[in-house]
Amino acid sequence: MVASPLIAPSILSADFAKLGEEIAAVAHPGPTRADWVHVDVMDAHFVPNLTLGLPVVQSLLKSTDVPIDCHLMIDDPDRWAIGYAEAGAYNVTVHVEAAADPVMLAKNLRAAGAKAGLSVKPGTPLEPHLETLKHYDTLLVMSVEPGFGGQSFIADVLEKVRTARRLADTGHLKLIVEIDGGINSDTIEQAAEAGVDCFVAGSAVYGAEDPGRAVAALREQAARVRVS
Ligand SMILES: O=C(CO)[C@@H](O)[C@H](O)COP(=O)(O)O
Ligand SMILES: [Fe+2]
Repeated sequence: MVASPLIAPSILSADFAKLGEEIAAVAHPGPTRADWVHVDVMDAHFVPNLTLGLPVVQSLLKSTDVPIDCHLMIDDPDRWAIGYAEAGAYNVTVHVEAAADPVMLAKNLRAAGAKAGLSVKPGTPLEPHLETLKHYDTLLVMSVEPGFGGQSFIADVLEKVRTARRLADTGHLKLIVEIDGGINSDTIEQAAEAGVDCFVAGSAVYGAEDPGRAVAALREQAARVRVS
């Protein structure tokens, strides 16, 4: 388990016309600084929405020193994910439902210098993928159906978080457990109790008047639960 909870604002809820400024708002040193910035790449095939791709991520990487966490909701990640790792993304997450050879993909991502992340949709069980997960650095448990921000948290997925946490704590897996979808001040405590390390929050951060303060408040709330 990471020492302090990680908060990763999702720019899906930011103003796309000023992404640089939106990221800068959570990049000042101190408690209001995001640990990672979460970038949702959607291709209108794997999910019914279209966002941005590698050229935008390359520009964002030049504009900030906050580690970029790329969540690829795309078909054929075996072909496309490596470009994000080569560009300098800190963590590149692919969906197990879309990857043809997730073990090879993890090896390629790591060889290109990124952490390798594997994501499961809410309805995808973890058990068939436990061996695959040994090759990954992060597990992204989706707590909404991928595609859109601002949806309600699906608490049933916390069972997968508990399983991953147990396996990580007993040394069977070495994973950062990340959760994505519907995380806000009403839901972050149950996710923290279940053992999440990294919390993605889109609308709860970029829908707030002060995104930096929202980051600090969420981190504090998660930390309180983890120590008590
Ligand atoms: O990957 C996704 C959605 O597919 C997420 O990263 C969302 O962007 C999270 O937004 P909120 O649920 O926190 O508003
Ligand atoms: Fe995401």
